[in-house]
Amino acid sequence: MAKPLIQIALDSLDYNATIQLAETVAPHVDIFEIGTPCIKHNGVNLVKDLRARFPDKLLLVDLKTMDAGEYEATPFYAAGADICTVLGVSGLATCKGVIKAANAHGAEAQIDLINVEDKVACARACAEAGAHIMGVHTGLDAQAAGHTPFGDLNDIARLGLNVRISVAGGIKASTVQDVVRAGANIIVVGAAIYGAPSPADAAREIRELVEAV
Ligand SMILES: O=C(CO)[C@H](O)[C@H](O)COP(=O)(O)O
Repeated sequence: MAKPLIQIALDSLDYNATIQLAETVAPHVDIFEIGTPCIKHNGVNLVKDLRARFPDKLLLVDLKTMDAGEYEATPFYAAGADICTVLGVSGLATCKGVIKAANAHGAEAQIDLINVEDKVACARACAEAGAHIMGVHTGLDAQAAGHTPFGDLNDIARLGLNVRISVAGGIKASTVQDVVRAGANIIVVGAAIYGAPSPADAAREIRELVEAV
């Protein structure tokens, strides 16, 4: 199996701080995620800017689309996004819209299973509809209430769907190897990198741990 990709969640609201963090961790990550608060605050021009500065990185725009999937996602793919996210709770029609927009741009759609009641049924239906990536995700508010994504990751991985699996939700150095072993293809790390005293060192450590599995 190919080594999992490492995705840094760029979750600052500040435009320049976002670019600076991207530059700092670039040697150690594969995917830049423009986090939901960040894309809402800064808009599509940030996608164009990161695309121009980092032509060799994958760019994920964490739209967490809830309605009007094709219409909302299309300008972000056109601006250079490789992956956009759509909420599984939005329903199949909206997910299909983002999948359609992704396919029209030779890009990928990721279903975010955050707060989905029946994650297995949603993952199965979205995979059947052509989703490229399934996002197992414990959000920041749920993390604060003590939740983790590990049980959900096992449930989704054991389905053996024809999709890649992304995992997010408080992943850090002490848990990253477990999520690799559990079958994650994309490891999302936010606070454990951007909140570290040295984000570059933290990102390097995550890379080394992933490579060592
Ligand atoms: O999408 C998000 C919140 O909705 C975060 O970007 C994601 O959870 C990764 O950040 P962290 O590693 O800090 O949990």
